[in-house]
Amino acid sequence: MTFALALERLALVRGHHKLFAGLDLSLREGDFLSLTGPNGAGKTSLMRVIAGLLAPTGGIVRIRTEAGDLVDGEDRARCIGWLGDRDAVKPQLAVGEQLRFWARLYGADAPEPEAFGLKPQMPGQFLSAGQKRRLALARLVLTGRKLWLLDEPLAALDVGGKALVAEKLTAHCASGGIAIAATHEPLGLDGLTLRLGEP
Ligand SMILES: Nc1ncnc2c1ncn2[C@@H]1O[C@H](COP(=O)(O)OP(=O)(O)OP(=O)(O)O)[C@@H](O)[C@H]1O
Repeated sequence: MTFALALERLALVRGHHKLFAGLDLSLREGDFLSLTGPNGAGKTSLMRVIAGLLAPTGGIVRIRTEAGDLVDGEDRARCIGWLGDRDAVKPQLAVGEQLRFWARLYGADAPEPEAFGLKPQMPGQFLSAGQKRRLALARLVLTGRKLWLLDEPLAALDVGGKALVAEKLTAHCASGGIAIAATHEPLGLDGLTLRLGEP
């Protein structure tokens, strides 16, 4: 058995907007999916549905573990690493402390901040937008979760930061993970593309 994600006849209406309907998609270990489409097309909403944070209007999300179990609820959440549009940086903790905090929470080893272009002693409150993004990426990597959901992962990043995102995504998929990234900017990776908001 391999880790896999399937969307079956998925539909979502938010407010008066019918965002998608009859959406079928199968991803398995190693797959990378770019989620594209104009502002308001439903990219973030779809990722929230996949994460179990938002109930679909119709259809179903199936996540199957390597053991062959279909998971939902907390078990589903434990498969997912989320990099959202908010970086969730603690202002009062230095970069190194934040990574050690998250590493303890996930039962993982804390990565070296320098590997993400960050200084360990730098307080969260003084990080620039791009540095916060780098810290959020480091946190995502340490989770060790199989399914990564990334919302505009390149936002605020410089050339080196963008290359770092590509490198981490490539490594994640090569090690048997699945990644879905909502993006307005190509990530430069081989993979599948799903465009929402088409008439
Ligand atoms: N809580 C909500 N209630 C009703 N409508 C909502 C809610 N949240 C979002 N929407 C609407 O759902 C639509 C899709 O929003 P979503 O954030 O998924 O789009 P997106 O493709 O990620 O956009 P962007 O490219 O701007 O990030 C938008 O029209 C938005 O106004």
